[in-house]
Amino acid sequence: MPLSRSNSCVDIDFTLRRTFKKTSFRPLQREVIVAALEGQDVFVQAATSFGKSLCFQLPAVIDHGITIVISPLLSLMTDQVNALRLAGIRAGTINGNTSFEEKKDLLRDLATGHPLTRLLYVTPEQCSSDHFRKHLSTVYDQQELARIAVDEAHCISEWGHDFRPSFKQLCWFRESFPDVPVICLTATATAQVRRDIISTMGLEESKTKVFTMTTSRTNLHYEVRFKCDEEDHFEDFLAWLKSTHRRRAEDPQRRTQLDKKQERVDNVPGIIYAITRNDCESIAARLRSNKIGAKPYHAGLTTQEKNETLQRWVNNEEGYDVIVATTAFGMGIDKENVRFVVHWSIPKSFEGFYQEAGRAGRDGKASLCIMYYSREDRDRAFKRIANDKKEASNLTARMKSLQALINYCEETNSCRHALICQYFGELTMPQCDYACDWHKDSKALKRAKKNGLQSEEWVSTQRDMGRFDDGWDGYD
Ligand SMILES: Nc1ncnc2c1ncn2[C@@H]1O[C@H](COP(=O)(O)OP(=O)(O)OP(=O)(O)O)[C@@H](O)[C@H]1O
Repeated sequence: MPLSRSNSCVDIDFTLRRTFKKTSFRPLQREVIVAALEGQDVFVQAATSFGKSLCFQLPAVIDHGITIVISPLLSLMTDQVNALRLAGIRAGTINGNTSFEEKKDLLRDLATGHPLTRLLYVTPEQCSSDHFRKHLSTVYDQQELARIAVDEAHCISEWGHDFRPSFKQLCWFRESFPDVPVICLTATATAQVRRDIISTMGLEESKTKVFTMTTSRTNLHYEVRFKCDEEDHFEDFLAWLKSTHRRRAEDPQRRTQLDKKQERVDNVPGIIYAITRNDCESIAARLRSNKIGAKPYHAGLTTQEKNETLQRWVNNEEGYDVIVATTAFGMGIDKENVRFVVHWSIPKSFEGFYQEAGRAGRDGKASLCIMYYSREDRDRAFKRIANDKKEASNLTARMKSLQALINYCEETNSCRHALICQYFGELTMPQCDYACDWHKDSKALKRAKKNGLQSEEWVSTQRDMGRFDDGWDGYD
């Protein structure tokens, strides 16, 4: 039986202000929320930091019943649940880290058929459990299942960069609860991935309200810096960071501002993405020996160590300015003043690069995204994908995405923002106010590429000699 909806008189602006403490909607947030409240199936693709979570959280607060949010990211679930609870909203999560007691309470709440919980965050694996499904059916029978929200929906598609087989089973929701609306959200979907998500979820394309917004983040400054194995780019990065600290210290006006806010001159928060755990440890140690507060973050550390590092970094504590991380530190990080994201070498996919770079500048202020690129790293990246047993199923898609990222790095005739929008199939090109290396100085960019990269001949000889092993032991 369909859930009856009577939202016409609900003031969503009031809820935005009262519950979420925001003064206004960002462009298109209102339209998405209205479509969701009307009971339509919705697909949202919007840039990193757009504010996608609000698009299902606000309807969940207004609507009668419970919203089930499916997310692959444990840390994100915990963060969002904590934030919702602080706002006075009943929210919970059932995942591998949930205590037995809490899980029992949440399941008991579901079993009543009239749950008090408004938003329940779960993993896709949880949704496959018969026990959990039975509870959801009870809620559905009582007409209390308001909506299904699938966050990071690109994980559904084999054409997506982060495909998770467990997401494929989510079609169960439409099959079992045909009249419960679904909202899928992602920052990264090509047209093919979008179609795949909609059909895999069992939604009808013609009846799904699709919102695709630009992926462009105009406050991010994109730069590719060329390198080769024979040169250590640590010094290049350190010189840039130190010059940033110097500029903050030497500008009297800036200095006064910082002093007023009791902010340290060297608190320029950033993330460096590296491939291996060893790289994370050694880059962080080198930075520390150069008086930069840097900490490693990777799956080899204990949960307690990782949580502590994350918390102290979020709080801008001294000694925790720069996180040197593997991809274990990724989607879902919502610290607003990240001033730079550096890719120490090329990551495994275009979408991964966009997501990770998207952790920068979430407060809308100018922030720098540097990618260090070498042809030797390019070859290692291909090798890693070919050898990655865990994700063998979508090899073609992953190779294609990596190739697109390589093209992005090697391109010296186009704006970086335009290249990103093109990749995601956008037809209108974004504005770029000198916010990429090509716009800043295209001639210098060409020169840097010519001088910085090894020739293809040299690289292929080294490859034939088996010189490109990097001690990689699987993605974290
Ligand atoms: N209307 C709004 N006004 C002010 N801040 C907002 C608004 N909507 C969302 N935000 C804030 O923007 C930040 C980013 O939101 P959110 O985490 O939902 O982004 P996202 O679109 O999921 O990004 P990503 O894909 O990068 O994780 C959050 O801190 C959120 O509180």
